[in-house]
Amino acid sequence: MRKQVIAGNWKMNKTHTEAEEFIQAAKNEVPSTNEVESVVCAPFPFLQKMVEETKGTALEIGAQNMHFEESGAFTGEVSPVMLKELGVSYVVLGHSERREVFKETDEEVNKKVHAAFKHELTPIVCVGETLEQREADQTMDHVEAQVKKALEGLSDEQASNTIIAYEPIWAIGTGRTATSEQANEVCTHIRKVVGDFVNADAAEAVRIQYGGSVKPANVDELLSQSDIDGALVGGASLEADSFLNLVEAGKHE
Ligand SMILES: O=C(CO)COP(=O)(O)O
Repeated sequence: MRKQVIAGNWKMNKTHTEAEEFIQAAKNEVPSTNEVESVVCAPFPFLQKMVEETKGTALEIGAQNMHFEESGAFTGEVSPVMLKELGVSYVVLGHSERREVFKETDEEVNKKVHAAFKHELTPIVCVGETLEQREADQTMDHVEAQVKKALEGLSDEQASNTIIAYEPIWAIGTGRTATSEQANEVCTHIRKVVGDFVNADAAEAVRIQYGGSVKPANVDELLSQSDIDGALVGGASLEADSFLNLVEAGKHE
């Protein structure tokens, strides 16, 4: 049985005070169980405080991006060494907003995945198609290419420990969720790609999240699908109550 991963992606939201309020409300409510892992991926300025305040609880903290280099002349960037030293455990890589707005390429995402493993951070690698690609029937090919490139050069064990988040771009922040069948169809394909590209054990072990307008009202249905092992959630992760509802749903899968 794969452990579900419910991860909030706050994106560029909240003030430090609001982050603090969320942590106070959520940190002791998150269950410590073998069934679900709970993660909040927050903006860089909040990470240190959030890691300190969640020590000894089951709530894990992640970043939303990082550079692949350890240090150097990269003004404005944050390195994996810095995140590791803070006690961050996860890092979202290749989110579609980073690919679209900041022009991140598959090659950069692959370098970042390698850097994450080198520094013992668990990568949550995002893949997903645009509406145009879906309508042109290119979803499977596009997602397959993104997954293979992201996993290129990893050991079998690293590939198994990568979390892949399938986020159809047309369902992000739009209120338009993929149906659970549509979401599962792509997640099943991703698992097959991992099987062919790595091996059968990795396909069985790798955790695949769905992301895109996940909320308490639709999470049960999504998580009940055979190849969906959790959710990467934007808007509905911003309020502690809503985030805790999602975690609760993960616990029951
Ligand atoms: O991009 C997402 C999570 O990374 C999804 O965002 P929403 O849940 O707000 O649609």
